[in-house]
Amino acid sequence: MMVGSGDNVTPVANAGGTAGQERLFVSSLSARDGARAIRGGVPVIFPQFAERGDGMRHGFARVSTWRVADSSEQDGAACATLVLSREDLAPQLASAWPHPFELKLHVTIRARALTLALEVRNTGTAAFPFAAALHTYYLVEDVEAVRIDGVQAETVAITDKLDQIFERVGDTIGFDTGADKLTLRQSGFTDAVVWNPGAVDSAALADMEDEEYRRFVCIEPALLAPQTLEPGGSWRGEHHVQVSAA
Ligand SMILES: O=P(O)(O)OC[C@H]1O[C@H](O)[C@H](O)[C@@H](O)[C@@H]1O
Repeated sequence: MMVGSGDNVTPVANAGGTAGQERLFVSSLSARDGARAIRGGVPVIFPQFAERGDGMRHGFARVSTWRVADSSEQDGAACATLVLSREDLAPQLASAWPHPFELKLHVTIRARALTLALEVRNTGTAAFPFAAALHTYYLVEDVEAVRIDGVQAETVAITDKLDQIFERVGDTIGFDTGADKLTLRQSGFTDAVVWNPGAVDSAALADMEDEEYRRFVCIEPALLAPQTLEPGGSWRGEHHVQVSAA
C-alpha cells in the first residue's frame, strides 16, 4: 500500500503558489495492480525493513490491500484513515507472520503540508518485534540539485547511488529539492534512510525507466531497531512534510 498512487494522486502542497503541484514520485513502469509493491508514493514498511529479518523484504504491509476506515474534511484538511490487520492479509502472508496486529495510517493533507501517522497495535496475546518506515519517494527535477540537512553534521548531496541509514536523527530535516524547500519532521521514528539507486541500479530495476532515478529521492522516517510490542501495546510514528519556501 502506498499514498499518492497513480491517477488519483493528491497534491501535497502548492509550492510557491503553483496549484496542484505533484510532490510524490511514482515510476511510470510501476505495477498498479497489487501484484508488486508500487515503485513510488509512500510504501508502508512493516514489520521488517529491507532484509533485516527473516520475513519478506520490507515486510508485507506494502503489498497488502488496506481498508479505508474513515475519510473526512476538517478545518481545510482532507483526512483519511486506512487500516490493515491480520485478517486482511493474503493467506500465505498471514501464515508467514503469525501475530495478530492492527495498523492504522492517518493521512492529513493540507495545501502546503502532508501528515502521515502510523499506529501499530498488538491485538494478540504474545509480544512481537517489528520495524517500520514510511518509504517516501519525493519527486524532484534533478536529483543532483537535492540537498538534505539534519541527518548528519554535513549537508547530504547525491552525486551517484546513495543508500544510507542515519541512526538517531533529530526531529527536523531540511530538504532542498533544488526548486524549493521542505521541512520534514518526524516523531516515534528514530532513524532516517536516504536512497537513490543511481544510474546502474536504476537500469537493473524492472519497474523503473533507466533515467527515472534522476527524478526522485527517498527520505524515509524509519524505526530500524526492532521494537517489541507487548499484548495490547501500541506504537505511533508521525511524519510531517511542510513546504517552507519557494
Ligand atoms: O526495491 P525495494 O525493495 O523497494 O527497496 C528499495 C530501497 O529501499 C530502501 O531505501 C533500502 O535502504 C534500499 O537498500 C532499497 O534498495
